[in-house]
Amino acid sequence: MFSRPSPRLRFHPPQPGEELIRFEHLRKAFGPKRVYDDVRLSVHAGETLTVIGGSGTGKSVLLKCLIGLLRQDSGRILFQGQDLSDFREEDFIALRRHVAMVFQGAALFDSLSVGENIAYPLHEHFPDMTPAQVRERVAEKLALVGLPDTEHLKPADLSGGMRKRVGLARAIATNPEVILWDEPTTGLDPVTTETINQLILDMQRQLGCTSIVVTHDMMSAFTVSDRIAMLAHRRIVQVGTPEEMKRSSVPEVRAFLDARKQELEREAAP
Ligand SMILES: Nc1ncnc2c1ncn2[C@@H]1O[C@H](COP(=O)(O)OP(=O)(O)OP(=O)(O)O)[C@@H](O)[C@H]1O
Repeated sequence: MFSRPSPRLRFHPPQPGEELIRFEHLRKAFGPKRVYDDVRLSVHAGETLTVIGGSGTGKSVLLKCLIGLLRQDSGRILFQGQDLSDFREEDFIALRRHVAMVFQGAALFDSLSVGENIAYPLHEHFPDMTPAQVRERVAEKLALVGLPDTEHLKPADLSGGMRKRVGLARAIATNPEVILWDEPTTGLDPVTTETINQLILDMQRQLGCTSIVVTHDMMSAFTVSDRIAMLAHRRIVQVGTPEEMKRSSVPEVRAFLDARKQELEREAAP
């Protein structure tokens, strides 16, 4: 079950600004449903890039294709210039040590304690770590997400926001260079949303991580992103800084942002 060093993954520590990930001419369909016709997108080391788009446009599928949980039908995904198309499952396991996903619902194992959940990827990727080293790493990550001394708790004892933070602690246990965030603030109250936004920013500022965030939450997107990419009509219709997106004249972007703004105003109304 444990991963072995993969001969296929040639990894080097990312240099700030290098093109780390490139989606090239991606096509993907589920049966008759076409999700991507021609998706093209680059992600640079050290940036936080957010993918926005309507429901069902394929935001989560993009993250899943990157780490091999789904496969594109054609086109390529390059990681540090290396084509992942012919990667096998064991190669993707090696990749997931560097590119970790924080799943939408945290996806914790309910039967394991918080500490055991966070230790799980360490056993998978670093079978030679001693129990003391594992305990130390788990404590370090729990402190980083603001939940020190909670190792013994069970997921059922935690609030939604705490579960998200434990999910993050598990994702970063292996010290990944890239973090994929699937709807990190969905369903959270404003205070917890702010905490998660701050954690996304901290991962970049304190640890130099690259992040790809998938979200509906435009307030969060504008807060955490260096760049925002919009998926519509089975392709990326615009990529730009938050300011560029706010001023966008691309019809799909305008329509999406205006609809989200109206939704927020309705939610805020007494
Ligand atoms: N494993 C799968 N099998 C079949 N269809 C799938 C699968 N995964 C995703 N899809 C379909 O692909 C489309 C894109 O899904 P995806 O989850 O990426 O959308 P999304 O943009 O993240 O949407 P949302 O914002 O609602 O979460 C949807 O129509 C979804 O039903």
